[in-house]
Amino acid sequence: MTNVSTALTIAGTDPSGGAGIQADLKTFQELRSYGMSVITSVVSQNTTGVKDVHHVPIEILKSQLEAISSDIPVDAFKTGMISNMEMMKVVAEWIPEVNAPYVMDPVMVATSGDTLIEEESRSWLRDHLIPLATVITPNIAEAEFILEEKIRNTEDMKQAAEQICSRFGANAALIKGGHLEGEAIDFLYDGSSILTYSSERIDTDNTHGTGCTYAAAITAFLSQGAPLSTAVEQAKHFVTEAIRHSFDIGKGSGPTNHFATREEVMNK
Ligand SMILES: Nc1ncnc2c1ncn2[C@@H]1O[C@H](COP(=O)(O)OP(=O)(O)O)[C@@H](O)[C@H]1O
Ligand SMILES: Cc1ncc(COP(=O)(O)O)c(N)n1
Repeated sequence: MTNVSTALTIAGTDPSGGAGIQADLKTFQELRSYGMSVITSVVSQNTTGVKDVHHVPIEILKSQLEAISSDIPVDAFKTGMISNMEMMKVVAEWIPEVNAPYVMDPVMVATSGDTLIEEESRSWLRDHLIPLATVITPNIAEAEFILEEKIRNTEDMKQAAEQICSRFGANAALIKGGHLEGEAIDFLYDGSSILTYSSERIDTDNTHGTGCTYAAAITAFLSQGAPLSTAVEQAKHFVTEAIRHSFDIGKGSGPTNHFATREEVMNK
């Protein structure tokens, strides 16, 4: 393969393979982008929750980023768990070195309810990383934190998408409705209009890693040159199929299925 596109994830780990770096790399591979990863924190977690977290030393975070940008062009990248302000600053300083679409998943709390970002660092993320994002992909709780407002229904979600752009400087915002009732509906504000992405709600508890998988799929499609609206449309289909074919493994909220879905996505 000569014209391979490269996708990078900057995130924490999940040894049980459903979320974080592992979910991102599986998604990149499945969608045929060359996957690369920079680890922010080693997280001892599984389908039932987070047991322990070890942050990589700040110098190692810097040198991982440098190892990539000094060697391989990045066609698109995403960030997930960046646990504290010190790490956020290193990432923010590195971003101008790569001229590529940036998908920001403002990971704050795992599906299990465990906190993944220090509370006092969340506002730094909002004020300094959001303006750098090509698209930010908050779930309802994350959007509520960013805006300091309650989101109760689809009208609120649309307004939230617009406001995250107008008030915090994101280029585009995709608000995910996975945690509302009814259809699984997401809204993208792309800087000029609202686009709607909707699927039926699948009756399952296997939603560990859905947000990571979705953001990684958007990153993969952007790395291949898709416009944002197309990348989100294809990624939405990918994550829906990954949830539909999810695994009943583990004792908690099971992982999505990163394979067996590509054919369906690409044949659409
Ligand atoms: N039960 C479900 N059935 C279908 N789609 C879902 C379901 N739960 C979440 N989704 C979709 O999965 C994607 C991830 O959303 P969400 O679960 O809200 O993110 P996060 O993992 O960040 O909390 C969104 O497209 C959302 O609409
Ligand atoms: C390292 C890491 N990053 C992110 C998540 C959130 O996962 P989800 O996609 O379920 O919100 C997680 N559980 N672990």
